[in-house]
Amino acid sequence: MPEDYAPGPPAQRRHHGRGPLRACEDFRVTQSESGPIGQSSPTYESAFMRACRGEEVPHTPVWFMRQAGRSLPEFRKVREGIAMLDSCMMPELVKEITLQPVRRHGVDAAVYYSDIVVPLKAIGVDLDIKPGVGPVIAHPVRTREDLAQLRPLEPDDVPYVTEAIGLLVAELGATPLLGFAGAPYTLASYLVEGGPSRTYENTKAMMYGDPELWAELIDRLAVITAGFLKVQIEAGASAVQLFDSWAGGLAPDDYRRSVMPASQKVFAEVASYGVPRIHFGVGTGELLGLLGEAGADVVGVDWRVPLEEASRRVAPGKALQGNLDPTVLFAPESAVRAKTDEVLASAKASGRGHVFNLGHGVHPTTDPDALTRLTAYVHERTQR
Ligand SMILES: Cc1c2[nH]c(c1CCC(=O)O)Cc1[nH]c(c(CCC(=O)O)c1C)Cc1[nH]c(c(CCC(=O)O)c1C)Cc1[nH]c(c(C)c1CCC(=O)O)C2
Repeated sequence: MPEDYAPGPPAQRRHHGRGPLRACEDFRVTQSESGPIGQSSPTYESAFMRACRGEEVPHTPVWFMRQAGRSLPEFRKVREGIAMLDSCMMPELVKEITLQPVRRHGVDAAVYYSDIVVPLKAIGVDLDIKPGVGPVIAHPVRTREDLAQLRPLEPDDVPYVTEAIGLLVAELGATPLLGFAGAPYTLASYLVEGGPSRTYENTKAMMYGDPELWAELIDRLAVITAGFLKVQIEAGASAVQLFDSWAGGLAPDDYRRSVMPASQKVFAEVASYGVPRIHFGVGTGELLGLLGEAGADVVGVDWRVPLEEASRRVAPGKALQGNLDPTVLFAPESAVRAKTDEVLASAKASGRGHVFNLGHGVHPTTDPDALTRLTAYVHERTQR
């Protein structure tokens, strides 16, 4: 392990006593002081934050889901010999990995380097992230007794998160830092299946077959997720994204009845901070309205639904994020530009605030230069 990335000392709770930022308060802190983001900071006025609020922007802001990661040689270098979950607990390393794509691509937001299962690990769930597979749970949750593994998350469970975000915010200047968490349903799918799944058969069997146990499980996950997002916002994250990556496997009625209340609880718990809340899932064309209704300010759209159509499905007043097919980046530059123009035209026709992104995460074999070129192209095409 490189010496300068050794785990740091436990972080002090820096922001003790500072209450949540309310939208109407005149809260004059600058982002470099860290702590919840203030409205007079340059970060608050950045293109990304303005787009999330549906305001005029100097250019369409760009970031990429999974922008930090295996597509970057500098990521592979610093991660050499360090397991994924260990890396998430090393603040200096987290800072470096989070900054890498910002430096390289000139994207408009940094996304905090972590994983959706980090809060579960932090409260003591026995799990690992297996390379090429994903999260694997030692004792899947199938019975009421299994729920005992799932207690609320306290800030002291994740001192490395507070510390890493403090380091990042100090370095990022006006560039916003996006925090994130897995949504209760997506986390439940890993916990109940024991790992990645195509069918979610055990998860859905519990949801349909034992609604009381399911409700208890997903509510506990909402508490954990909200706790994890609060730590990130308190430490200085400017916005948060809730990944309900696998919610697209649900019919709208089932989503509304069995999943949305938990996600609503998460969004409601962080509402008072006034930071933009983004909600994203894959294959959620039929759920886009509900993803907004759950409490999002920005609805993330995958590549299957044009943004103009997505706009008809989402209640007014919310911004949209997306939605270039990540595999387009394997095509020649002329095709990337043509598809990007389509996304930008559709976003413009929607009349909404627009954050440019891919429709899902960067594939690990993507040429990083294609991402750098794409970032510059979106900026150039949308310069006001
Ligand atoms: C479903 C999900 C997970 N993790 C995440 C999601 C939601 C996003 C999505 O829908 O893709 C979220 C996540 N995971 C990671 C990030 C980093 C931040 C960023 O986007 O730049 C983010 C935002 C790091 C990571 N998370 C993981 C890696 C790769 C593993 C490694 O580097 O050893 C990284 C960089 C591991 C992981 N963790 C998970 C999977 C499916 C995998 C991939 C397994 C593999 O292909 O090896 C669970």
